[in-house]
Amino acid sequence: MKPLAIFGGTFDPIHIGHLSVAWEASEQLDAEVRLMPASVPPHRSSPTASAEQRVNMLRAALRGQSRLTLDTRELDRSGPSYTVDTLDELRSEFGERPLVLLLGADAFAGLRSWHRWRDLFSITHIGVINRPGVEACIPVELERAVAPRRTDDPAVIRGQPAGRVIELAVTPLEVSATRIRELLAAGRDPRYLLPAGLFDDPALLAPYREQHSPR
Ligand SMILES: Nc1ncnc2c1ncn2[C@@H]1O[C@H](COP(=O)(O)OP(=O)(O)OP(=O)(O)O)[C@@H](O)[C@H]1O
Ligand SMILES: O=C(O)c1ccc[n+]([C@@H]2O[C@H](COP(=O)([O-])O)[C@@H](O)[C@H]2O)c1
Repeated sequence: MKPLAIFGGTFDPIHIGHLSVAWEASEQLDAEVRLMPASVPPHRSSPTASAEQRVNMLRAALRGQSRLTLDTRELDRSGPSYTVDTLDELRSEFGERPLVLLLGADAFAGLRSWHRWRDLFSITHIGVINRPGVEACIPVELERAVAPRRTDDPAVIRGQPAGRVIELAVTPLEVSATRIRELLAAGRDPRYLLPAGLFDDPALLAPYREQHSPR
């Protein structure tokens, strides 16, 4: 069955790294990929842009293609956006359809700090995406939990609803939202690190440009 893959993030802002890995993961797994902005990310400080501003940027970035879609369900819940709650909800909605949680290698390495992290394996598969420039050292406890679940065969992912971990080798792009926020705040123009749609309306990137503008 065609898997449903979830790519969660703060997307503050969405950049070409996010889009490229989501696209390639979709191709490799033959999956529908939903980008899912977190409202209150559990383990980081508040985003620079509001939830509404981040959604507007995602909409502009995703315009003109249908492989990647937007799912705003976490913005409709109050409190922290725990991924396990979102996946529980999706599991009830999608029955036995394979679910794949896509995580950059840095996010995956920190999985043990997530709410009910061990429960994730019974609800979803995990697709780990390589990310250049991050030291992703997998803690022993995590590797122990993951080792018997590893597969390198997308057909295995398509053949069962949850429980496997697959490494997805994608074209490495060393781009981060942090770097883009820094460039915009410094008055620079990182136009080729961002999807073109973000330049259609000057209001979209204004939250970052206004951050450090002289008063
Ligand atoms: N260039 C990239 N290559 C691979 N994975 C990425 C890349 N950028 C982000 N990700 C992954 O996308 C998901 C969402 O990331 P997030 O929205 O926090 O972007 P970010 O660029 O890491 O932001 P920030 O710099 O603000 O932390 C995470 O799983 C992260 O590992
Ligand atoms: O559920 C958790 O405890 C949890 C802890 C940290 C991160 N997450 C999710 O991981 C995704 C990537 O987070 P981030 O901070 O890299 O943008 C995003 O969907 C977060 O909601 C989830």
